[in-house]
Amino acid sequence: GMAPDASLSDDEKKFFPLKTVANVITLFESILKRTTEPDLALLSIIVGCIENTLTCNYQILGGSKSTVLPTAVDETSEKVLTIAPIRREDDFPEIEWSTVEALYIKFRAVIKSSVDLTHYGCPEFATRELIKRVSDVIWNTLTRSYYKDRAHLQSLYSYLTGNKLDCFGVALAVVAGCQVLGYDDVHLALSEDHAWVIFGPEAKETAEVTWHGKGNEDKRGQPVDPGIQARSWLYVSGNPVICSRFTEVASLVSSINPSITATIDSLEVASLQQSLLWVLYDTGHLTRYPMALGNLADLEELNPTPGRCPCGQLFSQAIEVARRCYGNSHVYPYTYQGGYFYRNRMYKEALESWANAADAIRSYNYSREDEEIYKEFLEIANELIPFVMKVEGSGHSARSILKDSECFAHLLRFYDGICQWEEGSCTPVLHIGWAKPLVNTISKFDSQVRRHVVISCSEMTEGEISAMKLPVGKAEFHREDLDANANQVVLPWSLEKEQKEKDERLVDNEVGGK
Ligand SMILES: FC(F)(F)Cc1cc2c(N3CCN(c4nnc(C(F)(F)F)s4)CC3)ncnc2s1
Repeated sequence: GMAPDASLSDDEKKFFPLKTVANVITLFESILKRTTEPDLALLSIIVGCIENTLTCNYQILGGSKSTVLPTAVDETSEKVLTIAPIRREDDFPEIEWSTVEALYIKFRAVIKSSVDLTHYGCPEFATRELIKRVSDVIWNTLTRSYYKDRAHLQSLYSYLTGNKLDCFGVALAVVAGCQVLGYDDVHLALSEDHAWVIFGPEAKETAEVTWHGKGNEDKRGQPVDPGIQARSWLYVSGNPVICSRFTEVASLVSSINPSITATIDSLEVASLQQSLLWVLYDTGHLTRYPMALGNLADLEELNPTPGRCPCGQLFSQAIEVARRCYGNSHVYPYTYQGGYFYRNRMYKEALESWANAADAIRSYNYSREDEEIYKEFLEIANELIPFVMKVEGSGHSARSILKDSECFAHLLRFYDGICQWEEGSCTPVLHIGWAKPLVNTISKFDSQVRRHVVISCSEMTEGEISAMKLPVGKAEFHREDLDANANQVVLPWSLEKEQKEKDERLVDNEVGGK
């Protein structure tokens, strides 16, 4: 039976001590199958305990000792990092119920003792003041100053054992705290780089509960400002993922971080995250969560699960969901997919994904809190695409993408999306650092190819476009939503001039019969 304050049945307690990934999966399956809503605090403590035990109990050996050492546990139970050749699956920490229960009871005590519900009139639905109070309790019990971007700060285990949380972790802790107080109208709202809560009778109220980025004053307690929300990527123009308890479980599983160092991951933690994401996938709780589908796809690319769909399909599913449920206002589904194509040398497909990502960003105005997506586009434009040009440039095969006008059209759409993102923004996007790789990339394409790309605009009717009798293989580049005055995409002037010279030379040659 269910003890009043613990959130596990006696049967579920029998799963402890948790000794393997399979044990954790069985426990989660049992909890997710039960009708009562899953207890966020309990699940966050369990996965946080496993993650932190398997990734944080290491010290890095001094650079000099580069020899491979067997894993040794010294008397202080500090594990010395090894580059042990074969990681054993059973290198799993035994998680005792008593450990988890103690932390769970501590969290409930912290929340219940700090929030006097009578002070808020014991409302049926949460109020802004009550949510602000819960946020303040978490906020005021965090360590004064610590490196907020560090890994493994996203779970209640981190909060309860180290008083440290990252910005997502604070939001999750507030929702878990409200659940402890009995308010199941308080839910997470997730954009691609921020989290806040929704609450109230029609779940229409919003409240900031955590900080965002560096050097930005936090707006905790305030509603998400519709004005801001409308145009900045940070608030995905009113299309956040609105979580249920189950998608909140998906977000805490998705935020599991298997990294031990920048280059080494814990195979057990990655395997746990992958298996839990499949459990959530099979129970339908990833259906409207593009980033979790992307996370699962990345894990599947590294370690395909036999009998499961290929990871490419998961990237595509995430894009489908973003288009169907979120007004194509999310960018990450395309950059997840573009990264996959790029890693697998499918460069034409990668260019198309990146152009689609630029289409998703073009209707936003760039605001100073959108740095994360700015960095994403900067890396694509100034690192990834130049690398593609380099490796493709050497191959003189007829099939090279430098001879493919569709690729050129994808490239123009990519840059055009970023240009339009900048238009109307208070903060500039492009600067001289973008120009060199941009011109370098565009001029890598064969002039014949550039000739074939027809830049047509939405002012033209379909009839006019088709009347242009484009020979087969020409790529059309339609700019759907143009500014009234700029109805023509102008190539950088230098290319146009060079273009004319090349064409004249070409015509001369043809006439000259060389
Ligand atoms: F709550 C915040 F503030 F943290 C915003 C959220 C982020 C995020 C996420 N991320 C962020 C994006 N992310 C990406 N990893 N690769 C990405 C891509 F560039 F390849 F697309 S994007 C890792 C996981 N994965 C699941 N859920 C969430 S909710």
